[in-house]
Order: sequence, then structure tokens, then C-alpha cells
Amino acid sequence: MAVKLSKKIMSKLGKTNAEFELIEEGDKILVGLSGGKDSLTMIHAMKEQQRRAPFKFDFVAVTISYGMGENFDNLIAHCREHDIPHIVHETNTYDLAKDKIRKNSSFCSFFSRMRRGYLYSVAKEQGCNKVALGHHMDDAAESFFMNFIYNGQMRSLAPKYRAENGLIVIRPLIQMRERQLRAFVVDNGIEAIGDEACPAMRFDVKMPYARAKMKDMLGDMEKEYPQLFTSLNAAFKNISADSFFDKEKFSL
Ligand SMILES: Nc1ncnc2c1ncn2[C@@H]1O[C@H](COP(=O)(O)OP(=O)(O)OP(=O)(O)O)[C@@H](O)[C@H]1O
Repeated sequence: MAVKLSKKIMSKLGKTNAEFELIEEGDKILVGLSGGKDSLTMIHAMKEQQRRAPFKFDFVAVTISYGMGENFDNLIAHCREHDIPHIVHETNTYDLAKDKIRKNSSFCSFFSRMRRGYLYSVAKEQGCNKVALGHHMDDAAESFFMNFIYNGQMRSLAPKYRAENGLIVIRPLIQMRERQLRAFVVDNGIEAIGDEACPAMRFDVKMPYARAKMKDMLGDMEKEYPQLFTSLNAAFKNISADSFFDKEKFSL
């Protein structure tokens, strides 16, 4: 059955694309597909964009398996049903992680670093020039406050940047709200993979509480200031670097 994408999602995608020149004529894009609601929305929005856009681009959805016996049958069937090219790339990250955890290295960052490496190598193998990730505005805001509070850094998630290996990383959903993406999978009755797939659930490690805390804090702030996310989005494009304490950024 064909999926229905809201006007809001498609117009946000179009605007973000135009604003940051994310998807361009002739691109071949690897789209990271975890099977969660965000990346599922992304593959459908990109498929629709492909149909509507006056320029041609290709994409392939890629799922990195950590080698912990994940079952991607539904995801594979879903992509097939919607005529979306899809590759499941098997890895032994889970086994490697067992050693790493004994050495007490940070669990989630290990998986995310490994995953990124695999996504880049599959992108090169497949002749892709770009890699698309399904981060949204709530992720950008949470990352900003996490870096601010826990790491003493002013950083967020860029809509577009060049990785060291030359690949361009894009985030087509970065100006969308998480609730819009959740609504897409719910309204279309799409089964999304949830937190149960997070490898941290298999180990006796603390779940990433910092992000959950940021989510709660932002939820409370948004109740008090309903325009919070619109304002954050504007602020992320309006940075006065020379008004902070970084000597390198002073204007004199
Ligand atoms: N196992 C994976 N294989 C391929 N891409 C992945 C995988 N895990 C994450 N990604 C990509 O990285 C993005 C951010 O990952 P993160 O784990 O933060 O996702 P998330 O917030 O759970 O989103 P989603 O709902 O898409 O899983 C995803 O949207 C997806 O594009």
C-alpha cells in the first residue's frame, strides 16, 4: 500500500534541501536506515522527493547489522514492497564490543563510531558521494544542550558537512520535529524498530540517561515557551561567535 506523507514533511524537506543544497542533480546517496521511525520516514520522503524533483538523483538504503542476531525481515520486506533499494551490511561489532566494554570504553560512542565507519565504507563501495542520516530538530537541540551542559562545548548537528574521507554527510530531516516523524509511521501503520534494538539493552550498562534528561528538560521548557524550537532553529543560523570568550573568534 502506498504511504501518505504530510504536506508539512514534504515542504520542510523541500525547503531544507533548497536552503542547504543537500540533494543535488546526479547525487548518489547512501541513506542510513536503522529501521527506526526517523530513518523510515527519511527513505519515504526521499522516494517522494525523487518523484517530484525536477532533477535526478539516486539513493540506496543501507542497514548496518551489529551481528547480534537482529531480525531485519520486516524491514527488508518493507523496502521491497516500496521499491526502495536496500542493503543489509553484516558486521561483528557486537563481538568486538564485548572486549571494549571490559576495557570500560564508552558503549554508545563505540557503536556509533563503528557504524559510521561501516556506512562510509559501504558508501564508497556503492559509488555514493553523500551519506544521509535521519537526525531531526529535537536531536539537534538535545545534542546542543548535552554538549553545553556535559562537555562545555557549543556544538550541534550540522545539516551538511564534509567528512574527512571526502564524503558529504547530509541531514534532510534536521528542521523537522520528532513528533512529525512519529506521526508518519503511526498514521501509515508502519512497524518501526524501537529502543529494544539498541545494543546497550543487551549489556549490563547504564542507558544513555543524559539524552533522556535533555529531552525532559526541553519538554518542560517548551511548555513554558511554546516557540522554543522555532527560536532554537533561528538561533542556530544566527551565531555571534565573537560575543563569546573564544580568543580565536574575537573580531579584533
Ligand atoms: N544500524 C544502522 N544502520 C544504518 N543507519 C543507521 C543505523 N543506526 C542509525 N543509523 C542512522 O543514523 C541516524 C541517527 O541514529 P540514531 O541512533 O541517533 O537514530 P534514532 O534517533 O534512533 O533514529 P531512527 O529512528 O532512524 O533509528 C539514523 O536516523 C540513521 O539514519
